[in-house]
Amino acid sequence: MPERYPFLKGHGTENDFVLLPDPDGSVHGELSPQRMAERVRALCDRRAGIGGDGVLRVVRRDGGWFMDYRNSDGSVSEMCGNGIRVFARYLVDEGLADPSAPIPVGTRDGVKVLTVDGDLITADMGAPRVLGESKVAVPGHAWVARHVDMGNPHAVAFVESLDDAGTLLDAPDHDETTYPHGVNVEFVVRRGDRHVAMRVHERGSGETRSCGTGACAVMVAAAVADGARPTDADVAYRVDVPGGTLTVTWTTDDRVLLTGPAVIVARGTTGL
Ligand SMILES: N[C@@H](CCC[C@H](N)C(=O)O)C(=O)O
Repeated sequence: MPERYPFLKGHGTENDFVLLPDPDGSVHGELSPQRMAERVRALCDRRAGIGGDGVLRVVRRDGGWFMDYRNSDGSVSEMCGNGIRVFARYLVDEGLADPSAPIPVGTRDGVKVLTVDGDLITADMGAPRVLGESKVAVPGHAWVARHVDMGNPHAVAFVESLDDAGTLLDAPDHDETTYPHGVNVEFVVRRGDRHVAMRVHERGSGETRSCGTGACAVMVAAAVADGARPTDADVAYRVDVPGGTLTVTWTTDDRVLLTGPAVIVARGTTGL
């Protein structure tokens, strides 16, 4: 009988994750990086596994919580905006965090603070870095894209129609000098005043139904393009994704707040 260990499944606007409680590192912590990547791929497999865009290993570190995030191909990323909101939902549901107080969670991009308001969870993603422009392309279309760093790398392209991005079965072409470690590519259309819609091809996961850091990058790129950087007051945009709606607020003290629903939908044990 293979060793079995606990898992949960959750999502934020249909960006879905397998959660692996491993507070003291005794369940997965001893695995080699290669073996852990294999395990992540097996768990995220939508036919033979549980299915997910990524894995959130829930670890205790330095007296607090740490989100050990991996994409569905087993690669690590610095940050996951929807994932950390689902992570906070898990902590609250399990009685491991007080929903009436700010919840700090460590990530490879430093500590992020989450707040809970009923069904909605907000992640303080910190300061965005608005960088230069480069080209992204899919078969038949190419665009200039804005480089926004949200702890992880994003290329944001404003397009005429979200259909122009095509099937997104393969990663869009991008400038490998600008993005030596790969990139998350967002395709954006305007829907109204401070209202946009996007699709995303995520590094390490393919097209997903939502991307929290991607929504933040899109909002920041749109606000810059609109001449709406926050000066006297915070600026909020609605960002529609295929899996729902997120609200992104850029504050006058240069923090980006990502707000949306996050739910746990299943739990069990697995030997994958
Ligand atoms: N879905 C995530 C982003 C996950 C990481 C990304 N694929 C990367 O490799 O940087 C989000 O909600 O932010």
